[in-house]
Amino acid sequence: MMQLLSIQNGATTKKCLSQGKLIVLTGPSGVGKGTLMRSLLQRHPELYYSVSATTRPPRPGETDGKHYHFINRSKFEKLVASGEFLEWAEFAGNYYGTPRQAVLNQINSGKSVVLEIELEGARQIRSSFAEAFSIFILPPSINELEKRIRGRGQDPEDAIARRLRRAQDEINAAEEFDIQIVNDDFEAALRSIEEALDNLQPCKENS
Ligand SMILES: Nc1ncnc2c1ncn2[C@@H]1O[C@H](COP(=O)(O)OP(=O)(O)OP(=O)(O)O)[C@@H](O)[C@H]1O
Ligand SMILES: Nc1nc2c(ncn2[C@@H]2O[C@H](COP(=O)(O)O)[C@@H](O)[C@H]2O)c(=O)[nH]1
Repeated sequence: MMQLLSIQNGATTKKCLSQGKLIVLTGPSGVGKGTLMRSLLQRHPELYYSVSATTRPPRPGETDGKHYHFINRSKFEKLVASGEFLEWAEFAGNYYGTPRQAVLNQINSGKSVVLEIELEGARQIRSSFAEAFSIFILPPSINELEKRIRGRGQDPEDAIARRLRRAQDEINAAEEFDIQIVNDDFEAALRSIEEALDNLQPCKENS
């Protein structure tokens, strides 16, 4: 059954989050994963954000090493062959992958790691890390999703069409994941993510 988290109150105090967990944020392109993630990281700097590798060209304003490690297809394929990715997938004509060692180092040192990845990669993580916690972000509607992708104004028309074609299949997979959160009201969605993470492990006193 689909579980939608509700907002219990408007608390704005900083919460401690569980440590040493692997957390996956997934959902269709344009639903707001990246925007939610950035706000989550601002409010919880104790979380480690895994910077992915991709063969997609940088968008205006994107920096190598910060938004992505931008690499070419042949380098990506070599890294796949040598097992450097925890998961990887081809999405809308480009490869995307999570660097394995950086993530494992953080988890082993007790830090929680957040991955913001598409459906196939999220499925790979679910099958290889049973203890990972996965959150599927849903749009309020397909029309709103299209509005957001177009409103972002950063993808060419053919890329927008590919992303939208894939969106319904991705949404149909929402219930494979631990919880589902509708990103309609942004603050409400963000608080639902925080509540879910906070419930993974009780905070210690004074933390
Ligand atoms: N709750 C919301 N209401 C309205 N607009 C939103 C909301 N959340 C995010 N947006 C906007 O939607 C657009 C797409 O958001 P974002 O880039 O974070 O999506 P994404 O899921 O990370 O996409 P991708 O998977 O393609 O990287 C952005 O312009 C963002 O500001
Ligand atoms: N499987 C993976 N998917 C990833 C990774 N990093 C990002 N993504 C997802 O790709 C799409 C497209 O991203 P965009 O930046 O081109 O809009 C989006 O759903 C991302 O979440 C990754 O390492 N592995």
